[in-house]
Order: sequence, then structure tokens, then C-alpha cells
Amino acid sequence: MATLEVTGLGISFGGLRAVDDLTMSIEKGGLVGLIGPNGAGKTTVFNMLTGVYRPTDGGIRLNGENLIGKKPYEINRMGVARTFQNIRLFPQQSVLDNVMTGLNNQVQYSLAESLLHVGSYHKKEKEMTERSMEILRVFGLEDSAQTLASNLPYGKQRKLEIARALATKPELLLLDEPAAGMNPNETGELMDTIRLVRKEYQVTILLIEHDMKLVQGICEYLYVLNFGRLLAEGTPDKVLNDPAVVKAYLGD
Ligand SMILES: Nc1ncnc2c1ncn2[C@@H]1O[C@H](COP(=O)(O)OP(=O)(O)OP(=O)(O)O)[C@@H](O)[C@H]1O
Repeated sequence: MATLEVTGLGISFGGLRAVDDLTMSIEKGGLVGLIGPNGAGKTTVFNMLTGVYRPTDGGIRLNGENLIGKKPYEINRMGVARTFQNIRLFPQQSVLDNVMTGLNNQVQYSLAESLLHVGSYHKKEKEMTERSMEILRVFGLEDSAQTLASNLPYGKQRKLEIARALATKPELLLLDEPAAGMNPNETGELMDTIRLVRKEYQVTILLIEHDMKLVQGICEYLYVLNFGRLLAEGTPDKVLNDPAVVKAYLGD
């Protein structure tokens, strides 16, 4: 069974058909790109996958379970985490606390546990700190654990966003333009990090990206959207040499 199965997905905003009849399937552990020109509907797809928008048509299944109609926090608990096009960290919190915040969604304390700070509370706190530190190590951020997020260099802030999303132990990780604003060195490092994340956490990754070097370097399969519709799909070599795709990017 595929981890993510999207069938005939569509959404309209008033008269605008932002996404139309999109079908995609991603196997467990896949690293797949969703690309297309500005305004093609890519972020709208992420917003439907995460319950921010309710699709007008079609189906979304995670490991066979229906996601349509579920709230964003429910979808997150079911195993879908995302990052955003613009950095959305808590700038005045430490790097470690930013990752712990991601985990808080998963760990449930009873009222008594949190008020009384009983043993089980401390045990859960300790486990959360350990898991967060382990994630920071994978991202090479462990030495910055106590640094304020806003004091990290830009490339590390973007990495921290991915670290925080990963803290919720997702099965499916959605990355919205992870390399946006990065210089080539930072992008190269990010590519290594994404490869490592997949290997260490066996997570399935769908990413939106305009940087074709990154897309070609790490994605095994691509879906190309244009005006909300699927224009092409296949391996990066095939898709990026497809004249229809080149034309969509360059315009007429
Ligand atoms: N809430 C909304 N209400 C109305 N229109 C919307 C809404 N959300 C998205 N759209 C429209 O849907 C279309 C697709 O937008 P979307 O942001 O998904 O594109 P994109 O492919 O992610 O673009 P980019 O690469 O520039 O981020 C655009 O025309 C956008 O204006």
C-alpha cells in the first residue's frame, strides 16, 4: 500500500480552479518532488494534504486512511508534518525549545501530571529532551541547542524548521521550498541533510522546490503542476527534458 494516495484531487476558490484532477501516489520511503511555475497550485496541494483547505473533489489517503474532513492537528497526529515557504519558528525561543514544541503536540499529559510534576511528567519531559537532542545531532545543530532561534544563520534556521517538523515522528514530511533563499553551499548541505533524514527516520518526503539542482540531485520522481493540472510525471531526467515542462517554465 502506498504511504500517500491522492486521487482526482481538486479545489476551487470562487471561479478559480486552483487544483484540478490531481492523482499522485508515493510509496513508503519515497523522496518525491512537486514542481511547477509560480501559482501552479503546489502550496494549495500541501494545504489540502494537511487539512488547511478542504478539497472540493477527490480523495487523500495516508496508509489507506482517509484524511479528507480531518482537522490539521488530527492529520498531524496521524503522521503528516510540514514546513512552510516562509520561516515560521519561534524566534525568541531556544533551538531546543523550538524542536520540543513540535513534540508537545504528540505527548499528552494528564492535568494531574502537569500540575503536580509527578514522576511520569519528568520521564516524558526527559524523553522529549533526549529525542529533540538526537534530532538536533542529525541536523548538526546540537551545539546551538541553547541559542535563540533568531540568532541562527538563515540556512540553519531552515534546517531547524525541518528538525521541528520531524520531531512529531511523521510518516510523511512535506517540505515547502526548503532551499528558498539559500546560497549554493547551504543548498548542498540541505541536500545531504534531507538524504540523511530519510535514511535515519525512514520518512516519506514530498517537497516543493524551484531549485532544479536540488530537485534533480535528490528526488527520485517528480510531479509537475501547471495551472493546477498535472502536466507531467516521472523521473527527474525524463520530466526536466520534457518540452512541455520546459515551455511551462519558460512561458511562450
Ligand atoms: N485561499 C485562497 N483563496 C483564493 N485563491 C487562492 C487561495 N489559495 C491559493 N489561491 C490561488 O491558487 C493558485 C495557486 O496558488 P499556490 O500558492 O498554490 O501556487 P504555488 O504553485 O504554490 O505558487 P508559488 O510557487 O509561487 O508558491 C493561485 O492563483 C492563488 O492565488
